[in-house]
Formats: sequence, structure tokens, C-alpha cells
Amino acid sequence: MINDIRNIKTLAGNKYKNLKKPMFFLTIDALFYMMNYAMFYFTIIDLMNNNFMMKKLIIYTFIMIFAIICRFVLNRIGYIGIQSEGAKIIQDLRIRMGDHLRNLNLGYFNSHNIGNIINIMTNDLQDFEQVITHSTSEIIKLSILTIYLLLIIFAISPLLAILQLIISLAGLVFVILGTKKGAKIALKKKHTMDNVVSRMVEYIAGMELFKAYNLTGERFKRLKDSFNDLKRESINTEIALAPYVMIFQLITDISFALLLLVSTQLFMASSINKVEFFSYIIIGLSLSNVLKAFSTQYTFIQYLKLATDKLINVDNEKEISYELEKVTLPNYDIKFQNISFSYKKDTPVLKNITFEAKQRTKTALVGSSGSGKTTVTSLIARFWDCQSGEITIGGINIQKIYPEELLTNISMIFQDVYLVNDTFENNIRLGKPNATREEVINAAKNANCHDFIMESENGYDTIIGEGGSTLSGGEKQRISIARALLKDTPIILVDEATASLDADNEYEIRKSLNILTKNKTVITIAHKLNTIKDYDKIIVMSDGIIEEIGNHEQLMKNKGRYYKMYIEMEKAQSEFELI
Ligand SMILES: Nc1ncnc2c1ncn2[C@@H]1O[C@H](COP(=O)(O)OP(=O)(O)OP(=O)(O)O)[C@@H](O)[C@H]1O
Repeated sequence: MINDIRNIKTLAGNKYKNLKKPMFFLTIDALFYMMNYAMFYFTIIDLMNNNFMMKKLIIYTFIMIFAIICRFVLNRIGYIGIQSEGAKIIQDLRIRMGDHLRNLNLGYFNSHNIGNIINIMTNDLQDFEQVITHSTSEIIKLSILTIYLLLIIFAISPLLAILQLIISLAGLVFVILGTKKGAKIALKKKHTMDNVVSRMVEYIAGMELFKAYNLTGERFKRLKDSFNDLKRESINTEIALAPYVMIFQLITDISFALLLLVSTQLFMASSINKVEFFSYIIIGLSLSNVLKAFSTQYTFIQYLKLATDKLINVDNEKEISYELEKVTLPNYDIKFQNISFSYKKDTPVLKNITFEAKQRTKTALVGSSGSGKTTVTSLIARFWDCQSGEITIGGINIQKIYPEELLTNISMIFQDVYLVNDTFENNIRLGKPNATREEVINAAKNANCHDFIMESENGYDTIIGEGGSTLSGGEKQRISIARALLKDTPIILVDEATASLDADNEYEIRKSLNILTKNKTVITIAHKLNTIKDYDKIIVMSDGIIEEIGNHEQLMKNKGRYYKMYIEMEKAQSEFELI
């Protein structure tokens, strides 16, 4: 319990303190709630003692009305306060979580499925909001009512109060044990929910592919199966939790009946008087209802606790470390010194790699599929950190540099271009948020996308569909080159996408890439060897190691793997031309 409160405080951050004021109002509201019982109690006393006077009744009624008005005001202030402070806390938490996710190593996303992450950022955050804005105030109210009603019963008869306490605590232990078991089942439901979201994302994002391969039915079956799993787990959770709550409520009702018997005995033995006897009936009945509400809240809180635990787990994930938030790199030489890296333990992808790419030179990475070329570029951008060795830029170990600062020096032209659902202008401007329209148009002209942008309905103000769905692969590539031109960084990482493009598009892209990479430190993953003949360095990779290194002439003389690849490429090309 203490741990849970600590977790809530950690997630809520500094603004947690702001909840104290509305909670105070809600506490006073709960105390005013007691006024009804007090007035009722006095009325009974007067009735029983034949002391009833209209004047007194009017006073009691006015006190009750006053208490109700006070409660209304206090409740409004407390409720609105807790809602607005709660909303601020959740907004901060959402932003913090978003920032935190951004600063995590990509390994986190590799080991957690997309559904799990989406659920944490949506459903679990919403559940946490529920804890802050609703459950907390309800628990305060119910706790105060329980203590208050028990104290009145104690004043009537300590024996009745002690018996009530023992039975309630025994019942509560039962509920606690039950909900512990239920929590495990509820956690299973949450995992199933993660799976449903993952399947939905897969179904929607892969729709084009599934249609092309006529797999929509099969993929929908996967989605439908996950819906069925969710239905089963939802029923299981209810079945697991409901009996414990129902039994507790049964115990509470039976305990009231038994204590009614005890109180009658006490009354017969003159241990309590008439007034106390009737008061107990009313107070005991009220306590029974409050305890029932408590048990429902308790199970609810336990379920929400799962969301809090999930959020805390993400919050505790270690962020990428760094020492330098700002850095001026003395030069842009990129050096890999004895780099070893694996995505998964015991499956090395890069094995003791050493090479240097001097500033303002062009280096190409070639080799078979899966040899580790993309991994090399991902390590330069610090998407991942290597497990041993040192990568330096300008002599500074990149693991010391804040990743976002490092990326201000790097542009990436990759095969998968992501465009946001915004105008052409704003998509290009992502490269330099404060760029003028003129700069955007200049970059677009150099990236050979100005013409097709101008041909579209609203020119630069035309909205591109989400993910760039309205554009061809080549057009998306050129927009990403325009972005990079605008960003104008000293280091450019390119994964050549020209293999899948038609000759016109390829020509346009090559032209704009030449402008982009002029006088820069360039590392290109090359798929067509005839495009890298003029490169300063060609690194031939094979199964995570560097097999050969040199320029085109040197490697051709070596007659090693590069030579074979080149000859094969030429042969394939001449065969293709013959066809
Ligand atoms: N995110 C990842 N998680 C786990 N393994 C990965 C991940 N990315 C790549 N790998 C694995 O690492 C190895 C090297 O992959 P990498 O993408 O670097 O090769 P590549 O030479 O660029 O291949 P290609 O030319 O096909 O793009 C492969 O075995 C691949 O399966």
C-alpha cells in the first residue's frame, strides 16, 4: 500500500502537492455528511425521551439544510479542484512519458510490442487519471465515514463496535486475498488487450499488403481471434473478482443481522437503552452500506493499480546516458574502433569492426543482406549503443553526446520515408522549423520536387495524406532529400533506395543526392556498385565483419569479394540489356 502511494506520487510529480487543497475540501465535505446522522440521532433521542418539540425539529432541519448547502459548496470546490489538478497532472505525465520514451534506447521498443506501448500511453494513463480524479476522493470519503460510524457505535456499545470491527477486518482480509488473485487474472486481460491493439495496428497498417496478397481474410481471423481472447479474459476477470466482493458484501449483511441480535440482547439486559438501540440500527445499517461501497472501490483500485505498475515500469526504464548536452564537434571524422554489437544477447551482429570515414569524404557500405550495413548507420545516429568499442565523431565518443544534439549534425535519407499528415511546406520544414518559405522552395527545387509540388492542387499548401499515402516512393524520397537540404548537416547517412525506382525517378534522386552530399561526410549503404566507383572508401561487409576495405580500383585489384560482386553485377546488367 505504501509502495502504491509512493508510485502514485512519483508518477504525479511535483504537482501532487496541488491535490492537497481539493482533498482537504473533500474531507470537510465528508465530515459535514455526518451532520445528517447527528440530527437524526438527536431527533430519535427527543422522540424516545418524549422530549420532542416542533421548535427543535425546525432547528435540526435548518442545521441539516445548512450542512447540505455547505456540502454542495465544499464538494463543488473539492471536486472541480481535484478534476482540474488531476487533468494537469495527467497532461504533465503524458508529456513526460512521451519525452521519456523518446530518450529510451531503441532496444526497449524491440522488446515491447506496439500494442503494449500504445496501451500504456492511452488506456493505462487514463486508468491512472481515474485513480487521481475519482478513486482518491471516494476513498477519502468512505474512510472518514467508516471511522465516524464506528466511533458512534463504540460510543453506543464498545462490544458492538469491537465485534463489528473484527467481522469487517476478517471480511476485508478475504477481499484482499481475492483481489490479489484477481489482479493476476486482470493482468492477463491487460496483456490480451495489448495483443488486440497490436493486431489492429498490424491489420490497418498492412491493409495494402494483405489486399495485394489476398490475405485480408486470414489477417482478419488473427484480429478476430484476439477479440475472442479479450472477451474470454474479460469474463474470466469478472468471474474471478466478483465472488470475493459478493462474499464480503454477504458477510457485511450477515454481520449486521448478527449484531442486531447482539444489540437486542444488550437492550434486553439493559446494557444499552432504547435510544442507543434504535440509533445502532440506523448507524449499523449505514456502516454496512459504506463497507460494501468500500469493497467495490478496493477491487477497482486494485485493478487500476495494475495500470500504475505498468506506468512505473516504463518510468523506471533507463534513459540513454550522456555527458554533453551541447557540443561543438572539432571535425566530422567518424571512427569505429573495435565495435561489437548485438540486438539480442548472444547473437552478435557486428564483430570487432574498425574503420574511419574522414570528414568530407564518401564511404560506401556494401555486402550481402543481413551483413550489418544498416546497423552501422544506426549506431552512428545512436539509435542503439554498442556493447564494446568506441564510436567517435571529431574525436568525441558519441556515447557522451545527448542523442538529439548528436542528430543536429546528421541527416538520414532512408528507404522508408515517413511524411506527416500536413502540407508539403511543413513536411519539408521539419528539416529546419524556422526556415522561411523561400528557403523551403529553394530546397524543394534542389531536391527536384518543386515541379510536382506546383502541379498539385494547392501547391506547397497541399496536404499530404498520412504517411505520404498520396505520393509515389520516388516523390517521398525527394521530399526527404529536400528536408535534409534544409537541415544542412555536415554528416549524411544514406540508404540507397534507387533499386525499387524507375529510371526517371532514379536520375532525379541521384541529381539531388549529389547536391545534398557535396562537401559532406557521407556514409552510403549502396546496392548498385556502379554508383560508388568514385567513392573514397568502400567497406565490404560480410556476416558482421569487414571483409575488405579500399577504393574501387584497389578492391578490383584485390580480386576479392568486391571484385566478384562487381563482375556479377556487370554480367547481370549485360544479360538484362540483351533481353
Ligand atoms: N531491430 C532489430 N532487432 C533484432 N535484430 C535485428 C534488428 N535489426 C536488424 N537485426 C538483425 O541484425 C542483422 C544485421 O541487420 P542489418 O539490417 O544491419 O543488415 P543489412 O546488411 O543492412 O541488411 P539489408 O541489406 O538486408 O538491409 C540481421 O541478422 C538482422 O536480422
